[in-house]
Amino acid sequence: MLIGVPKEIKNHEYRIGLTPAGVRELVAAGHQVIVQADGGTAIGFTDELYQAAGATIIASADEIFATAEMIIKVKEPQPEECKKLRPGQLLFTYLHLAPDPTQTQLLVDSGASCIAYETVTAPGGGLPLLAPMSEVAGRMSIQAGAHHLEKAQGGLGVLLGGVPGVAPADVLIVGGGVVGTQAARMAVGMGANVTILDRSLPRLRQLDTEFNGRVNCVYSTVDALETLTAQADLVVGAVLIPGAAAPKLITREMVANMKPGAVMVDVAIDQGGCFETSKPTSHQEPTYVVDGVVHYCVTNMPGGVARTSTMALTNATLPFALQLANKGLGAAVAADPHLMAGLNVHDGKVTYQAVADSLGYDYVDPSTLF
Ligand SMILES: NC(=O)C1=CN([C@@H]2O[C@H](COP(=O)(O)OP(=O)(O)OC[C@H]3O[C@@H](n4cnc5c(N)ncnc54)[C@H](O)[C@@H]3O)[C@@H](O)[C@H]2O)C=CC1
Ligand SMILES: CC(=O)C(=O)O
Ligand SMILES: [Mg+2]
Repeated sequence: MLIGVPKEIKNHEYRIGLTPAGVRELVAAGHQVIVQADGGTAIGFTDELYQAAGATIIASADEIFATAEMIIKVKEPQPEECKKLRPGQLLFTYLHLAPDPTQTQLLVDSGASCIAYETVTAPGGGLPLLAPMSEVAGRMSIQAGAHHLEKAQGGLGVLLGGVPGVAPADVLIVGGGVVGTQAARMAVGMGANVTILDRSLPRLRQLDTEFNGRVNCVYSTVDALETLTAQADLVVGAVLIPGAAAPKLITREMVANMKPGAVMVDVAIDQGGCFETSKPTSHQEPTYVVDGVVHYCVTNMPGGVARTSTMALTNATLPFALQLANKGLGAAVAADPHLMAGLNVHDGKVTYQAVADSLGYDYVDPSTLF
Protein backbone atom coordinates (compact mmCIF):
# COMPACT_ATOMS: atom_id res chain seq x y z
CA MET A 1 0.00 0.00 0.00
CA LEU A 2 1.14 3.59 -0.59
CA ILE A 3 1.04 5.36 2.78
CA GLY A 4 1.28 9.15 3.10
CA VAL A 5 2.38 11.13 6.16
CA PRO A 6 1.74 14.88 5.80
CA LYS A 7 3.23 17.54 8.09
CA GLU A 8 0.74 18.61 10.80
CA ILE A 9 -0.68 22.11 10.37
CA LYS A 10 -2.60 22.75 13.62
CA ASN A 11 -1.26 25.57 15.85
CA HIS A 12 2.05 24.55 17.49
CA GLU A 13 1.53 20.92 16.50
CA TYR A 14 4.97 19.36 16.02
CA ARG A 15 3.94 15.71 16.30
CA ILE A 16 3.97 13.58 13.13
CA GLY A 17 1.97 10.47 12.23
CA LEU A 18 4.92 8.03 12.14
CA THR A 19 8.43 7.93 13.61
CA PRO A 20 11.28 6.84 11.33
CA ALA A 21 11.23 3.51 13.23
CA GLY A 22 7.53 3.14 12.35
CA VAL A 23 8.27 3.86 8.69
CA ARG A 24 10.96 1.17 8.71
CA GLU A 25 8.46 -1.45 9.99
CA LEU A 26 5.95 -0.61 7.24
CA VAL A 27 8.62 -0.63 4.54
CA ALA A 28 9.92 -4.00 5.83
CA ALA A 29 6.36 -5.33 5.40
CA GLY A 30 6.49 -4.38 1.71
CA HIS A 31 4.73 -1.00 1.78
CA GLN A 32 5.77 2.34 0.31
CA VAL A 33 5.80 5.39 2.60
CA ILE A 34 5.90 9.03 1.50
CA VAL A 35 6.59 11.70 4.14
CA GLN A 36 6.21 15.45 3.69
CA ALA A 37 9.50 17.39 3.71
CA ASP A 38 10.38 18.72 7.18
CA GLY A 39 7.39 16.85 8.68
CA GLY A 40 9.40 15.79 11.74
CA THR A 41 12.38 18.15 11.63
CA ALA A 42 11.16 20.23 14.58
CA ILE A 43 11.43 17.20 16.90
CA GLY A 44 14.68 15.82 15.56
CA PHE A 45 13.17 13.38 13.04
CA THR A 46 14.95 14.77 9.98
CA ASP A 47 14.19 14.00 6.34
CA GLU A 48 17.49 12.06 6.27
CA LEU A 49 16.28 9.78 9.08
CA TYR A 50 13.02 9.10 7.21
CA GLN A 51 14.96 8.39 4.01
CA ALA A 52 17.28 6.03 5.87
CA ALA A 53 14.17 4.23 7.13
CA GLY A 54 12.99 3.75 3.54
CA ALA A 55 10.59 6.68 3.05
CA THR A 56 10.47 8.98 0.04
CA ILE A 57 10.38 12.68 0.91
CA ILE A 58 7.70 14.68 -0.93
CA ALA A 59 7.64 18.48 -0.99
CA SER A 60 3.93 19.20 -0.82
CA ALA A 61 0.93 18.01 1.19
CA ASP A 62 -1.14 18.25 -2.03
CA GLU A 63 0.90 15.50 -3.66
CA ILE A 64 0.68 13.27 -0.59
CA PHE A 65 -3.11 13.60 -0.36
CA ALA A 66 -3.46 13.17 -4.14
CA THR A 67 -1.51 9.89 -4.32
CA ALA A 68 -1.52 8.01 -0.98
CA GLU A 69 -4.04 5.20 -0.38
CA MET A 70 -3.83 5.69 3.40
CA ILE A 71 -3.04 8.98 5.17
CA ILE A 72 -1.57 8.62 8.67
CA LYS A 73 -1.82 11.80 10.75
CA VAL A 74 -2.03 12.93 14.36
CA LYS A 75 -4.62 15.69 14.69
CA GLU A 76 -8.09 15.93 13.20
CA PRO A 77 -7.80 17.17 9.60
CA GLN A 78 -8.14 20.93 9.29
CA PRO A 79 -10.71 22.15 6.70
CA GLU A 80 -8.06 22.55 3.96
CA GLU A 81 -6.93 18.94 4.60
CA CYS A 82 -10.50 17.58 4.59
CA LYS A 83 -10.98 19.10 1.15
CA LYS A 84 -7.96 17.13 -0.15
CA LEU A 85 -9.41 13.74 0.86
CA ARG A 86 -10.84 11.53 -1.90
CA PRO A 87 -13.48 8.78 -2.17
CA GLY A 88 -11.93 5.42 -1.35
CA GLN A 89 -8.98 6.99 0.51
CA LEU A 90 -8.31 5.87 4.09
CA LEU A 91 -7.64 8.42 6.85
CA PHE A 92 -6.13 7.14 10.12
CA THR A 93 -5.88 9.87 12.83
CA TYR A 94 -7.62 11.51 15.82
CA LEU A 95 -10.97 12.99 14.75
CA HIS A 96 -13.06 14.01 17.84
CA LEU A 97 -16.16 14.46 15.65
CA ALA A 98 -19.02 14.75 18.18
CA PRO A 99 -18.30 18.39 19.10
CA ASP A 100 -17.24 19.30 15.51
CA PRO A 101 -20.13 19.46 13.00
CA THR A 102 -18.04 21.26 10.35
CA GLN A 103 -15.33 18.62 10.21
CA THR A 104 -17.92 15.82 10.26
CA GLN A 105 -19.75 17.24 7.24
CA LEU A 106 -16.48 17.77 5.35
CA LEU A 107 -15.46 14.13 5.98
CA VAL A 108 -18.91 12.87 4.94
CA ASP A 109 -18.65 14.96 1.76
CA SER A 110 -15.14 13.66 1.01
CA GLY A 111 -16.29 10.05 0.49
CA ALA A 112 -13.17 8.87 2.34
CA SER A 113 -13.03 6.19 5.07
CA CYS A 114 -12.02 7.79 8.36
CA ILE A 115 -10.82 5.80 11.35
CA ALA A 116 -10.64 7.77 14.62
CA TYR A 117 -7.81 6.70 16.90
CA GLU A 118 -9.91 7.66 19.92
CA THR A 119 -12.70 5.13 19.31
CA VAL A 120 -10.60 2.04 18.46
CA THR A 121 -11.17 -0.43 21.31
CA ALA A 122 -9.19 -3.28 22.91
CA PRO A 123 -10.20 -6.84 23.88
CA GLY A 124 -9.70 -6.12 27.60
CA GLY A 125 -11.58 -2.77 27.44
CA GLY A 126 -10.08 0.69 27.17
CA LEU A 127 -9.05 2.79 24.20
CA PRO A 128 -5.53 1.70 23.14
CA LEU A 129 -4.91 4.53 20.65
CA LEU A 130 -6.19 7.27 22.96
CA ALA A 131 -4.35 5.91 26.01
CA PRO A 132 -0.79 7.03 25.17
CA MET A 133 -1.84 10.64 24.55
CA SER A 134 -4.07 10.56 27.63
CA GLU A 135 -1.03 9.45 29.61
CA VAL A 136 0.91 12.42 28.26
CA ALA A 137 -1.93 14.95 28.72
CA GLY A 138 -2.72 13.67 32.22
CA ARG A 139 0.88 14.15 33.30
CA MET A 140 1.07 17.54 31.56
CA SER A 141 -2.16 18.78 33.16
CA ILE A 142 -0.44 19.09 36.54
CA GLN A 143 2.68 20.66 35.01
CA ALA A 144 0.47 23.23 33.20
CA GLY A 145 -1.71 23.75 36.26
CA ALA A 146 1.28 24.31 38.56
CA HIS A 147 2.75 26.82 36.10
CA HIS A 148 -0.46 28.82 35.75
CA LEU A 149 -0.99 28.89 39.54
CA GLU A 150 2.08 31.12 39.68
CA LYS A 151 1.27 34.80 40.29
CA ALA A 152 3.00 36.04 37.12
CA GLN A 153 0.81 33.67 35.06
CA GLY A 154 -2.40 35.09 36.58
CA GLY A 155 -2.77 32.37 39.21
CA LEU A 156 -3.40 32.38 42.93
CA GLY A 157 0.28 32.21 43.81
CA VAL A 158 0.13 28.75 45.34
CA LEU A 159 2.77 26.00 45.35
CA LEU A 160 1.18 22.57 44.82
CA GLY A 161 3.17 20.84 47.55
CA GLY A 162 3.17 23.70 50.06
CA VAL A 163 6.21 23.68 52.39
CA PRO A 164 6.67 22.52 55.98
CA GLY A 165 4.37 24.78 57.99
CA VAL A 166 2.08 25.61 55.02
CA ALA A 167 -0.61 23.22 53.79
CA PRO A 168 -0.37 21.82 50.24
CA ALA A 169 -2.75 22.89 47.48
CA ASP A 170 -6.05 21.08 46.83
CA VAL A 171 -6.12 19.37 43.42
CA LEU A 172 -9.49 18.09 42.20
CA ILE A 173 -9.49 15.61 39.29
CA VAL A 174 -12.87 14.96 37.65
CA GLY A 175 -12.76 11.55 35.94
CA GLY A 176 -10.45 8.76 37.10
CA GLY A 177 -9.54 7.08 33.80
CA VAL A 178 -6.17 7.30 32.06
CA VAL A 179 -5.85 11.12 32.16
CA GLY A 180 -7.13 11.27 35.74
CA THR A 181 -4.80 8.54 37.00
CA GLN A 182 -1.68 10.06 35.43
CA ALA A 183 -2.67 13.52 36.70
CA ALA A 184 -3.07 12.07 40.19
CA ARG A 185 0.37 10.41 40.03
CA MET A 186 2.01 13.75 39.19
CA ALA A 187 0.00 15.73 41.76
CA VAL A 188 0.80 13.19 44.48
CA GLY A 189 4.45 13.29 43.45
CA MET A 190 4.45 17.07 43.91
CA GLY A 191 2.92 16.74 47.35
CA ALA A 192 -0.59 18.11 46.70
CA ASN A 193 -3.77 17.07 48.49
CA VAL A 194 -5.52 15.13 45.70
CA THR A 195 -9.17 14.14 45.21
CA ILE A 196 -10.47 12.11 42.25
CA LEU A 197 -14.16 12.05 41.36
CA ASP A 198 -15.64 9.30 39.18
CA ARG A 199 -19.07 7.85 38.55
CA SER A 200 -17.76 4.30 38.41
CA LEU A 201 -17.50 2.62 41.83
CA PRO A 202 -15.29 -0.21 40.50
CA ARG A 203 -12.90 2.43 39.15
CA LEU A 204 -12.86 4.29 42.49
CA ARG A 205 -12.05 0.97 44.26
CA GLN A 206 -9.13 0.34 41.88
CA LEU A 207 -7.79 3.87 42.40
CA ASP A 208 -8.09 3.57 46.16
CA THR A 209 -5.98 0.40 46.07
CA GLU A 210 -3.51 1.78 43.51
CA PHE A 211 -2.81 4.95 45.51
CA ASN A 212 -2.91 3.11 48.82
CA GLY A 213 -5.11 5.74 50.46
CA ARG A 214 -2.88 8.68 49.39
CA VAL A 215 -5.70 10.04 47.15
CA ASN A 216 -9.31 10.78 48.20
CA CYS A 217 -11.58 8.75 45.88
CA VAL A 218 -15.07 10.27 45.88
CA TYR A 219 -18.26 9.34 44.02
CA SER A 220 -19.17 12.10 41.55
CA THR A 221 -22.41 13.94 42.34
CA VAL A 222 -23.51 17.55 41.86
CA ASP A 223 -23.12 17.97 45.62
CA ALA A 224 -19.53 16.71 45.59
CA LEU A 225 -18.66 18.87 42.56
CA GLU A 226 -20.15 21.98 44.19
CA THR A 227 -18.30 21.51 47.48
CA LEU A 228 -14.96 20.40 46.09
CA THR A 229 -14.66 22.99 43.29
CA ALA A 230 -15.17 25.77 45.86
CA GLN A 231 -12.17 24.45 47.85
CA ALA A 232 -9.89 23.59 44.93
CA ASP A 233 -6.76 25.44 43.83
CA LEU A 234 -6.47 23.34 40.66
CA VAL A 235 -9.24 21.41 38.87
CA VAL A 236 -8.49 18.93 36.07
CA GLY A 237 -11.35 17.89 33.74
CA ALA A 238 -10.74 14.28 32.63
CA VAL A 239 -14.10 12.62 31.93
CA LEU A 240 -14.96 10.71 28.76
CA ILE A 241 -17.99 9.08 27.26
CA PRO A 242 -16.28 7.44 24.25
CA GLY A 243 -16.99 9.21 20.97
CA ALA A 244 -19.62 11.50 22.53
CA ALA A 245 -19.56 15.17 23.51
CA ALA A 246 -18.29 15.56 27.10
CA PRO A 247 -20.96 16.20 29.77
CA LYS A 248 -20.78 19.74 31.23
CA LEU A 249 -20.26 18.69 34.85
CA ILE A 250 -18.90 21.95 36.27
CA THR A 251 -21.42 24.73 35.81
CA ARG A 252 -20.87 28.44 35.46
CA GLU A 253 -22.21 28.94 39.01
CA MET A 254 -19.64 26.50 40.39
CA VAL A 255 -16.89 28.41 38.58
CA ALA A 256 -18.20 31.70 40.04
CA ASN A 257 -17.89 30.16 43.53
CA MET A 258 -14.24 29.16 43.06
CA LYS A 259 -11.28 31.05 44.51
CA PRO A 260 -10.07 33.91 42.29
CA GLY A 261 -6.77 32.80 40.79
CA ALA A 262 -7.64 29.11 40.93
CA VAL A 263 -6.76 27.19 37.74
CA MET A 264 -8.92 24.82 35.69
CA VAL A 265 -7.32 22.52 33.08
CA ASP A 266 -10.00 20.98 30.84
CA VAL A 267 -8.25 18.04 29.20
CA ALA A 268 -11.63 16.82 27.90
CA ILE A 269 -11.82 19.93 25.68
CA ASP A 270 -11.13 17.82 22.57
CA GLN A 271 -14.55 16.25 23.14
CA GLY A 272 -16.08 19.70 23.77
CA GLY A 273 -14.97 20.15 27.40
CA CYS A 274 -16.55 19.23 30.75
CA PHE A 275 -16.76 22.74 32.24
CA GLU A 276 -19.61 24.99 31.08
CA THR A 277 -17.12 27.85 30.76
CA SER A 278 -14.60 25.95 28.56
CA LYS A 279 -13.69 26.96 25.03
CA PRO A 280 -10.82 25.55 22.95
CA THR A 281 -7.43 27.30 23.21
CA SER A 282 -4.03 26.74 21.60
CA HIS A 283 -0.44 26.41 22.81
CA GLN A 284 0.13 29.95 21.55
CA GLU A 285 -2.54 31.40 23.86
CA PRO A 286 -3.39 28.61 26.27
CA THR A 287 -5.44 30.43 28.92
CA TYR A 288 -8.27 32.90 29.48
CA VAL A 289 -10.07 34.04 32.63
CA VAL A 290 -13.73 33.62 33.61
CA ASP A 291 -14.93 35.00 36.97
CA GLY A 292 -11.32 35.31 38.11
CA VAL A 293 -10.59 31.62 37.40
CA VAL A 294 -7.79 30.80 34.93
CA HIS A 295 -8.94 28.33 32.24
CA TYR A 296 -6.40 26.20 30.29
CA CYS A 297 -8.21 24.38 27.44
CA VAL A 298 -5.56 23.35 24.89
CA THR A 299 -7.01 20.79 22.48
CA ASN A 300 -3.66 19.25 21.57
CA MET A 301 -1.76 19.22 24.85
CA PRO A 302 0.59 16.35 23.84
CA GLY A 303 1.77 18.54 20.94
CA GLY A 304 3.64 20.53 23.60
CA VAL A 305 5.95 17.55 24.20
CA ALA A 306 5.84 16.41 20.61
CA ARG A 307 8.89 14.17 20.55
CA THR A 308 7.81 12.03 23.50
CA SER A 309 4.24 12.02 22.17
CA THR A 310 5.15 11.02 18.60
CA MET A 311 7.10 8.02 19.86
CA ALA A 312 4.32 7.01 22.29
CA LEU A 313 1.67 7.38 19.59
CA THR A 314 3.52 5.36 16.94
CA ASN A 315 4.10 2.56 19.48
CA ALA A 316 0.32 2.24 19.78
CA THR A 317 -0.84 2.92 16.20
CA LEU A 318 1.75 0.86 14.31
CA PRO A 319 0.15 -2.61 14.77
CA PHE A 320 -3.16 -1.23 13.47
CA ALA A 321 -1.48 0.64 10.59
CA LEU A 322 0.19 -2.65 9.61
CA GLN A 323 -3.15 -4.52 9.69
CA LEU A 324 -4.74 -1.84 7.48
CA ALA A 325 -1.83 -1.75 5.05
CA ASN A 326 -1.44 -5.54 4.83
CA LYS A 327 -5.12 -6.41 4.42
CA GLY A 328 -6.80 -3.24 3.13
CA LEU A 329 -9.66 -1.55 4.99
CA GLY A 330 -12.45 -4.08 4.32
CA ALA A 331 -10.56 -7.23 5.30
CA ALA A 332 -8.82 -5.51 8.23
CA VAL A 333 -12.01 -4.27 9.90
CA ALA A 334 -13.91 -7.48 9.08
CA ALA A 335 -11.17 -9.42 10.91
CA ASP A 336 -10.96 -7.10 13.92
CA PRO A 337 -14.09 -5.65 15.57
CA HIS A 338 -11.87 -3.39 17.72
CA LEU A 339 -10.49 -1.71 14.61
CA MET A 340 -14.00 -1.55 13.13
CA ALA A 341 -15.05 0.38 16.25
CA GLY A 342 -12.69 3.10 15.06
CA LEU A 343 -14.52 3.68 11.78
CA ASN A 344 -16.46 6.95 12.21
CA VAL A 345 -17.16 7.90 8.58
CA HIS A 346 -17.19 5.69 5.47
CA ASP A 347 -18.23 6.50 1.92
CA GLY A 348 -20.46 9.43 2.92
CA LYS A 349 -22.03 7.67 5.93
CA VAL A 350 -21.58 8.20 9.69
CA THR A 351 -20.66 4.80 11.11
CA TYR A 352 -20.24 5.65 14.81
CA GLN A 353 -23.40 5.76 16.91
CA ALA A 354 -22.42 8.51 19.40
CA VAL A 355 -21.30 10.83 16.59
CA ALA A 356 -24.52 10.23 14.62
CA ASP A 357 -26.60 10.84 17.77
CA SER A 358 -24.69 14.01 18.76
CA LEU A 359 -24.90 15.61 15.31
CA GLY A 360 -28.22 14.31 13.93
CA TYR A 361 -26.95 11.96 11.19
CA ASP A 362 -28.46 8.59 10.33
CA TYR A 363 -26.26 5.91 11.88
CA VAL A 364 -25.04 3.13 9.60
CA ASP A 365 -23.70 0.03 11.40
CA PRO A 366 -20.25 -0.59 9.84
CA SER A 367 -20.61 -4.37 10.25
CA THR A 368 -23.34 -4.23 7.57
CA LEU A 369 -20.87 -2.68 5.10
CA PHE A 370 -17.97 -5.15 5.13
N1 LIG B 1 -6.69 17.99 25.33
C1 LIG B 1 -5.87 17.05 24.91
O1 LIG B 1 -4.83 17.34 24.33
C2 LIG B 1 -6.16 15.63 25.18
C3 LIG B 1 -7.39 15.25 25.59
N2 LIG B 1 -7.69 13.97 25.92
C4 LIG B 1 -9.07 13.74 26.38
O2 LIG B 1 -9.14 13.52 27.78
C5 LIG B 1 -10.40 12.90 28.08
C6 LIG B 1 -10.22 11.74 29.05
O3 LIG B 1 -9.57 10.66 28.39
P1 LIG B 1 -9.20 9.29 29.14
O4 LIG B 1 -8.72 9.54 30.51
O5 LIG B 1 -8.33 8.53 28.20
O6 LIG B 1 -10.62 8.56 29.22
P2 LIG B 1 -10.99 7.28 30.11
O7 LIG B 1 -12.12 6.61 29.41
O8 LIG B 1 -9.77 6.51 30.47
O9 LIG B 1 -11.51 7.93 31.48
C7 LIG B 1 -12.69 8.67 31.57
C8 LIG B 1 -13.24 8.52 32.97
O10 LIG B 1 -14.35 9.43 33.08
C9 LIG B 1 -15.30 8.82 33.93
N3 LIG B 1 -16.59 9.48 33.78
C10 LIG B 1 -17.45 9.44 32.72
N4 LIG B 1 -18.52 10.20 32.97
C11 LIG B 1 -18.33 10.74 34.20
C12 LIG B 1 -19.09 11.60 35.04
N5 LIG B 1 -20.29 12.07 34.63
N6 LIG B 1 -18.59 11.95 36.24
C13 LIG B 1 -17.40 11.49 36.66
N7 LIG B 1 -16.64 10.65 35.92
C14 LIG B 1 -17.11 10.28 34.71
C15 LIG B 1 -15.28 7.35 33.49
O11 LIG B 1 -15.84 6.49 34.49
C16 LIG B 1 -13.79 7.12 33.28
O12 LIG B 1 -13.16 6.60 34.44
C17 LIG B 1 -10.97 12.51 26.70
O13 LIG B 1 -11.91 13.46 26.26
C18 LIG B 1 -9.75 12.52 25.81
O14 LIG B 1 -10.08 12.69 24.43
C19 LIG B 1 -6.75 12.99 25.87
C20 LIG B 1 -5.48 13.28 25.41
C21 LIG B 1 -5.10 14.62 24.99
C1 LIG C 1 -5.95 12.91 21.94
C2 LIG C 1 -5.70 14.25 21.41
O1 LIG C 1 -6.60 15.00 21.20
C3 LIG C 1 -4.35 14.68 21.17
O2 LIG C 1 -3.42 13.92 21.39
O3 LIG C 1 -4.18 15.82 20.73
MG1 LIG D 1 -7.11 16.82 21.18
